Amino acid sequence: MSKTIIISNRLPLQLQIDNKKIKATPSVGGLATGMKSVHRDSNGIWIGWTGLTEEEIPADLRDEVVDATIKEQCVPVSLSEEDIDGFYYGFSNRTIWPLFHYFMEYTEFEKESWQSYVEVNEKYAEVVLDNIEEGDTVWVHDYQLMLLPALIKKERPDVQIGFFLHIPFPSYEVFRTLPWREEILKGLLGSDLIGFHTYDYQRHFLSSVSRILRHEVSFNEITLKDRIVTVNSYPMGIDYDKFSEAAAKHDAAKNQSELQRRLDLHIDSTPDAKMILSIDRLDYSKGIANRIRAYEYFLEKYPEFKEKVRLVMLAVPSRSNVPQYQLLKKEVDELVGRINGKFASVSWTPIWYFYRSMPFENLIDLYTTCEVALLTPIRDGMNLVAKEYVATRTDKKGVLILSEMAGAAQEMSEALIINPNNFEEIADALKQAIEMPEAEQIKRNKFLQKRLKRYNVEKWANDFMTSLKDTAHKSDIVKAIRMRADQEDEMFDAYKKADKRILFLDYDGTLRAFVNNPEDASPDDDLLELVRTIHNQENTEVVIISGRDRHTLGTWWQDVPITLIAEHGVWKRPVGGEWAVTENLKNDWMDTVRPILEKFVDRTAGTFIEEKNYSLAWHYRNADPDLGEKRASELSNVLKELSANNELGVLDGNKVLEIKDSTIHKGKAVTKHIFGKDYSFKFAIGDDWTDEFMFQDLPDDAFTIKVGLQKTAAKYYVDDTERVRDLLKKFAAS
Ligand SMILES: O=P(O)(O)OC[C@H]1O[C@H](O[C@H]2O[C@H](CO)[C@@H](O)[C@H](O)[C@H]2O)[C@H](O)[C@@H](O)[C@@H]1O
Ligand SMILES: O=c1ccn([C@@H]2O[C@H](COP(=O)(O)OP(=O)(O)O)[C@@H](O)[C@H]2O)c(=O)[nH]1
Ligand SMILES: [Mg+2]
Repeated sequence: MSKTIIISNRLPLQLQIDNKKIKATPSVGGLATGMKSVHRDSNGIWIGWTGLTEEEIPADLRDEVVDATIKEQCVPVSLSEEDIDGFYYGFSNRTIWPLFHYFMEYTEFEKESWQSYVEVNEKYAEVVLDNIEEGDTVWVHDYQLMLLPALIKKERPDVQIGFFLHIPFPSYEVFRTLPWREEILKGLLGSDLIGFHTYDYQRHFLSSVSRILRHEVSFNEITLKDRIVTVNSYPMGIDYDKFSEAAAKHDAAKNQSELQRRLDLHIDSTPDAKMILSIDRLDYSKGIANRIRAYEYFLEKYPEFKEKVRLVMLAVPSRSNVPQYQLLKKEVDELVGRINGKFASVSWTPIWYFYRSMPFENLIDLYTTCEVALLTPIRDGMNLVAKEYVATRTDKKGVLILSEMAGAAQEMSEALIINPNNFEEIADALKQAIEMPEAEQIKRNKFLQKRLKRYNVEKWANDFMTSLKDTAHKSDIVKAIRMRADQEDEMFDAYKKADKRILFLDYDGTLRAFVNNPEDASPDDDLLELVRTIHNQENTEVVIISGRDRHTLGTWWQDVPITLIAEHGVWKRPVGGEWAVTENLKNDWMDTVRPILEKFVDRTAGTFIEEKNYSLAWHYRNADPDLGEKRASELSNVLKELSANNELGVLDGNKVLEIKDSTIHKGKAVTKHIFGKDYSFKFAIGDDWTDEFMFQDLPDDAFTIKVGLQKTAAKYYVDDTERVRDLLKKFAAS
């Protein structure tokens, strides 16, 4: 039976050695807590790190480690202390984490830790490949494993791979600072589906892909040469019932509450004070220090709340080998001390601070006891604590104050949404929360709970997995039209048998790959020789049919006596003959259009005009991709209005807009060329929109091939110019 393989840096259980025995505890953090229920309900395995390094596990306990993980349907990846230093504390948490959370001043770019990141991703790949069976689906999680999808895809192109990023994907301006930005993007693009918590992270990622790798991005699909990668947003949910049921049980036994006991013991004798909850891993992205300062500001701005409120703050130890986390710990300790010192009275401590992780029961206790939750991350991928808090409010009372910088804020608009840097706003939100009438609390939570209950973690995972399966369907369509070996054999058979053959070859993007400056795309010796060989075969005609001007084509092919068609059919150079115009055309319209194009060149850096006898082309390959597309559609509109009265047409090529007589196109050129001649083998190959005319206008028995995966009227497609060379070689050898 096929299975789902979940892969994340950390397994849902963490192993420790206690008294020479292996002890397992649940992992903390949104990814592990959220995915746990998905894993529990599947027949899949979870691959990841146990929390113990190779050096920490004595030889006699190795089997026990494997047993403890297998028991939980997990497979351990063995990592050394050096791996953890370079990969986890290094590249993952000193480079990617700060950079992706916009903490650029904390971001380190160290070659050694990058190398370690590469090596550890390879170690993960090895374990995954050892465990994959036919038909399995792979789901890779998070920023520690961004190279893994491509490593798996390379070995197992048959397997569907999903990737989900649990943290924000930063804007292109931030992401581009990473020295290994291309490698990271290419690693991720090994996936068939890439998921983010929010649409903003998704569009940032797509923008980086189109700017850095220059791939075609259309809405939420990235077209690679042989595959389509789908990108979408799936806001992660929680195991709603688990939290609400635990809360219901807990309410029934309220006097068991640790907080309650504390109050009963008169450690603090202001039992009526409203409790404001704060829970996070001790992480600078969570805005804990700012939160304490904002609380201080609140007590100053509204002193009437002294002794009436209390901040209950749980900070869970995290990544404490990273210096920034150690500094933060010190800062928080000092802040708590200072503020308690400043405001405390004999009967009241303004902040109760816990620095440790708590078992589930105690978390529920905190969630249910506190009237307000104050969560103020500076940046947060999602923030599941916000969702868990709302889920535990069984009587629907309680107020959530949430930072707009958390992914969760996008779905939780009924919460009090604040800017974590605006103390004024936080202080006012705290006042509003404490004084909020119960009816309003209930109204807000009703909406929030309804949404959280419906889009729970199970629904989230199912949604992702369904989309992932759908991508297999997309690849099937791709596979169907991609030229297969047997179809290729059939074509060469027909070629060999035919007594009169013609090949129409487009130039740019077909015989030669695109370069930034079109003048640099001259044919290499190999190409000249191949075309000459095919041309010299008996009863064979090769026609290069291009949008280029005749001078360039003529110079490049002056020593190869084939037929050349330039400017989409305006000019023709027959075998052994001279260039001649094929139609009577006017070009007086150019004086009107040229100044318009010049204006667009001035406003759009990186673009330029190519002038031909009967057409003008505006090239935008080197412009910013978004701006280029926008300006192209703007220009296209302006030109279409103008062309209506002039019999002009605007051709939308590959990063070029060409304005010319609308009656001229490659379809007409090939039709005229074959008219009255009885070719028994007809072949046409081209890469862009202007080549579609030839695919459409050639008779049905022609072999028509598109270069690159795009919508086409051609019968087949091949991946790229290298594959075109292979085909030419086979023609030459036939
Ligand atoms: O494994 P650690 O280094 O100890 O860190 C714990 C986890 O923290 C991060 O959680 C994120 O995922 C949550 C769920 O999608 C999301 O709500 C939160 O905003 C994120 O920060 C991290 O992404 C995980 O890989 C870590 O395991
Ligand atoms: O002592 C604790 C405190 C928190 N959590 C859990 O840790 C997760 C934190 O996830 P969140 O998305 O809020 O932030 P992350 O730590 O992943 O950045 C939540 O599911 C909490 O229930 C926990 O297991 N033990
Ligand atoms: Mg072309």
